[in-house]
Amino acid sequence: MSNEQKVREQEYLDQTLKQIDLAQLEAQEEIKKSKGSLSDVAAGWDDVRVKTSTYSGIVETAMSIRQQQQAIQERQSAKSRAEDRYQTLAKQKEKPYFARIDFLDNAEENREKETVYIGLASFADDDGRFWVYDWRTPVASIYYDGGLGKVDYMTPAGKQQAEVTLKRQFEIEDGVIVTLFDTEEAIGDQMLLNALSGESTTKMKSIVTTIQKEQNKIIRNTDADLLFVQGAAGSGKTAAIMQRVAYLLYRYRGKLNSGQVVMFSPNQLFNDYVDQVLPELGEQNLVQLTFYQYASHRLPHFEVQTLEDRFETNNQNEKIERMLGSLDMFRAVQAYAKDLNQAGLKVRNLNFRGEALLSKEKIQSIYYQYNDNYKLSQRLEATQESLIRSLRSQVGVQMKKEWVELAIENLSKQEYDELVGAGQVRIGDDEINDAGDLTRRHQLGDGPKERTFASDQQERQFLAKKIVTQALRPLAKRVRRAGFININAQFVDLLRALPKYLSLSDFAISESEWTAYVEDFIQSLKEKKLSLPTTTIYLYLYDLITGKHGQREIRYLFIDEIQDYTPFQLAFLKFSFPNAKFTVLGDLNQAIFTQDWASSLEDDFASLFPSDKVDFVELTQTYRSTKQITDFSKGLLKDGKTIEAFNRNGDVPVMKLADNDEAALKALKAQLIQNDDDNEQTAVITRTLAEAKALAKELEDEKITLIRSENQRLAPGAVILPSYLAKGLEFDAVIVWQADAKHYPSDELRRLLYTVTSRAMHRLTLLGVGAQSPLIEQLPDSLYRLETVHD
Ligand SMILES: Nc1ncnc2c1ncn2[C@@H]1O[C@H](COP(=O)(O)OP(=O)(O)OP(=O)(O)O)[C@@H](O)[C@H]1O
Repeated sequence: MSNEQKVREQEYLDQTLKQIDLAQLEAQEEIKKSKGSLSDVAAGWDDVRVKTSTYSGIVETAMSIRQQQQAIQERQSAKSRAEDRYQTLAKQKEKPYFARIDFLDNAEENREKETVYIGLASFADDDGRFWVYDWRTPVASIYYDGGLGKVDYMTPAGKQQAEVTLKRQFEIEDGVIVTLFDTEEAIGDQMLLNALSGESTTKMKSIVTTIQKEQNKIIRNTDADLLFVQGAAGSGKTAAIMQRVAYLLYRYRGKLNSGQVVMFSPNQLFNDYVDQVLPELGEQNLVQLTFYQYASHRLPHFEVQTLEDRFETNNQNEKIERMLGSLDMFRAVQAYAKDLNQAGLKVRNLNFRGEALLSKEKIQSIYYQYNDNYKLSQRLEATQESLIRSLRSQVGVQMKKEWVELAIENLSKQEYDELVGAGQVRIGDDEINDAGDLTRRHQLGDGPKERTFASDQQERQFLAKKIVTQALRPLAKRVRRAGFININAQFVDLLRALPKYLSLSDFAISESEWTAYVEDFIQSLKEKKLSLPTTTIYLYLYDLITGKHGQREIRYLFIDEIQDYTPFQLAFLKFSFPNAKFTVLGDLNQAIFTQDWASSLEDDFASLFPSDKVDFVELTQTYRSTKQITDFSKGLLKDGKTIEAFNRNGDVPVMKLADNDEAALKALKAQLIQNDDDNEQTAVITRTLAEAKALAKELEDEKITLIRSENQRLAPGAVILPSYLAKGLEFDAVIVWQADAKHYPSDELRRLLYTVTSRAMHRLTLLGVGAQSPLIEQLPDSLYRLETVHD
């Protein structure tokens, strides 16, 4: 590139920065102005006259309070808009843009050349000249999508064509262009190489400057109801969907906010890891949770199986787990619930003072008195209304009972006052802020009201009614919450009846195996324990009976690491978020919970959506690891051929095999020191938590943090963690602990080993004792270096 061109680019940058400075001054003025007018409006409180002696006075007061509140709100949002703008501009000043494209727009008659600079956000001056375009604008897609020459890009008005004549990339620091180069590729390899060679941090970064063509497809897809992304470990699935969230928030700004976007992630550590990406892109964070959190939050009285338990007790009952997690099971629950329309609802007595005020039979007969075309939810609603009416009619009956008489006689002075006095209504301590308060205050006056009774009889009646109503209140609450439904018994009934609704033999399960399972299950239900598959069934059954509508306000749902979900869970999520478009990401090769049957997941889930609304993208290029680490990891897989390593070189992985535990530990310590000297942040990954704990004990004297639970934070420096917590994360260097025949003996650990080795970005070391794991032994010698370690 000629010097003259460089000078011209610096000039453009200088001018852009000057314009940003001007805009920042304006924003500052705006903030000052709105602060001023905010205090003017605040002074307006003095003009609000509180009139409470007449009804119209109260209304008038309420109106002027409301107007005053609105005026304040308007000023406040003007202020925060200006403040937001100021912040955005400050950020833009650091790096106003990272790329430039020149193109001829084919739609234009005269085909004048256009030049567009692309940055994290758009920037236009007062005259409406765009100095920088947001990376999410349609035109910016050209930058990500192809090389020079003709490219198509989508605009809200449809497909457009352009002819790209220049693609230029910049690195800008402190207002100076540090590097700039022209490229013919989509995104130059050099830029990507720079991005990938950096050190890992405890927080994921945005990839906005180097989004790849395939990833761009994921980010900008707006057609699909289900976007299924299958991609190798480290292929940027997570990075791409974080960008996708930012894209959607921009594309649908004004209609979509981050509260309407939910992401199900593999564990809390991962949430912590990705929580900076959206703020870095200038967006608010989305709602992130794990399936465990979602399920256990709805069942506070149960001990829902944790991630650790799920991993460590995996496959104890594989056939049954598989059936419980299947779509057949989902349909069986639906069919069972449908039959409940005719008969079979399990309920409890509604007891009052030790007696069945409304017996099971009575409740059931009410429930089934409605005609056939009632849905379960309508049936329940009608039953609740009827039960509430019955409770009301009980007030008169109970008032005559002896217990009420006794209760009245035993009332203390304080209890009497509480029942008789209307109770003091507290008004906001120093400001009157809502019309309701004012009305109540007007009606009640200040302080407790004295109430007088015409006769003792009247007083007794009054007290009796109050006492009975209060005593019946918990029952009414139970009715409203549908607490009379015996959901536990219902669930057991469903399990017992299951052979009527699905074929056990399809899952190679015998009747007696099933009966034995149900008995075990009843025991754990008594202990208030639920496994993850049963939790989901439980919730679904409950929702079908109570007619819960799901969370309709959620518009986009993202599920990461989908291979660890069962088809049932996915169907349940679809049911629970009926208006959401789904983006799901997975790598079948990393299925560490569901093992082999993960392979049918894609078809199972897709079958729940109209086929023209399902899009599938596969990412085969990996970015995280060096070529040597990727080649090693993919070699571990039986069908890893399609995975393509990015051409970034490093050392081949080393397998260190020791004679005994002590020698292995010594080698581990030496490796930790070496990694530390080389500035490589290290994760020592064990298979199980018990192994991680045991190792941490051995390393007590070292500077290393044990990550034992997903609720911990990722610490900088070296860490030890079990495999299932390492999911989705990455580290400069990984040491796989006990990577030997004893711990990784056979085929079913293939995916686990792949998952842990693929966490490494720059250096991979495997340590073991005794014989080599057959999974590693079968690899060609060129893929790793074997070293023996002696004491
Ligand atoms: N286009 C890109 N530009 C720069 N870095 C990228 C790009 N795509 C991915 N990366 C980087 O590659 C690494 C792996 O990405 P990510 O964690 O999103 O992969 P993944 O497919 O979710 O992996 P896994 O399945 O192993 O969790 C991250 O450090 C990410 O920043």
